[in-house]
Amino acid sequence: MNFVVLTIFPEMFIPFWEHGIIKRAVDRSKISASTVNIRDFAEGRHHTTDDRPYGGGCGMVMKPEPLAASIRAVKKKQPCSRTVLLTPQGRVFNQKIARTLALSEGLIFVCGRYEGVDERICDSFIDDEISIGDYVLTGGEVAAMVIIDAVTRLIPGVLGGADSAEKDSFSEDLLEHAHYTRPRTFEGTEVPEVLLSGNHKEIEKWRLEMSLIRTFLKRPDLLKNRPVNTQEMEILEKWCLDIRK
Ligand SMILES: NC(=O)c1ccc(NCc2ccccc2N2CCOCC2)nc1
Repeated sequence: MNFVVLTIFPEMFIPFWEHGIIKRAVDRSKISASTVNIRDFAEGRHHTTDDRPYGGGCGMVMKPEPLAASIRAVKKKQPCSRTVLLTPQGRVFNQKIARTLALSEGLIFVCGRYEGVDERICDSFIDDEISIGDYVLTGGEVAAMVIIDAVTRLIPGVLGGADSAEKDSFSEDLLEHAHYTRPRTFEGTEVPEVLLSGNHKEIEKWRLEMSLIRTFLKRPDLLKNRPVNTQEMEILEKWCLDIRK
């Protein structure tokens, strides 16, 4: 998977590539990650990347030529990569979209600044418009980092145990069960007995139960469009009885 980020602030990504799972994925060539400075493709003495909006109004708009030239330059080297524009107007990112993006040959992220990018770029150079949520950021860079982070961990071989990504709560559309580690008693509070039992069947059952109930209580919307199997239904009924009693 090749990640290329088009931005006027490439230095924002230097620390981003240098830590944790992303650094390990780069070091082990599971991903390649680089930035391209849009400013390098801007003409003129000042390499201007923005200009005043037609129709007037406050703020500036990203000029189409530097964006077009930088996207073309990357597409020439990676013709199979998808171009993604991070924008508040995009489809809202989630684990399902992360899984789809992880199947791509490569991803080219276009990070807008100022008031946004010239519409002619969106029409002719962008494959996917993605938003990381319904809020406004000063630029697309942080949104690109969120997507790169979520996609990288789904690439085979990136996470430790093969099943760690598959076992993700969101891979079953459930919230994660509670996690515990040593000490066994922390400030007077014990770890649930079942987790100390070594009975893996019981522990798996407890974890599914916790994920289900936690999802039911915190994010019932996730259960709305998710088929619940008989075992899960029994768990929900059992708990609902307890809750109602
Ligand atoms: N939710 C998100 O994924 C998200 C992504 C980007 C982003 N900003 C960069 C941007 C990119 C494209 C168009 C407009 C803008 N904006 C520039 C600043 O002004 C508002 C519009 N904000 C939020």
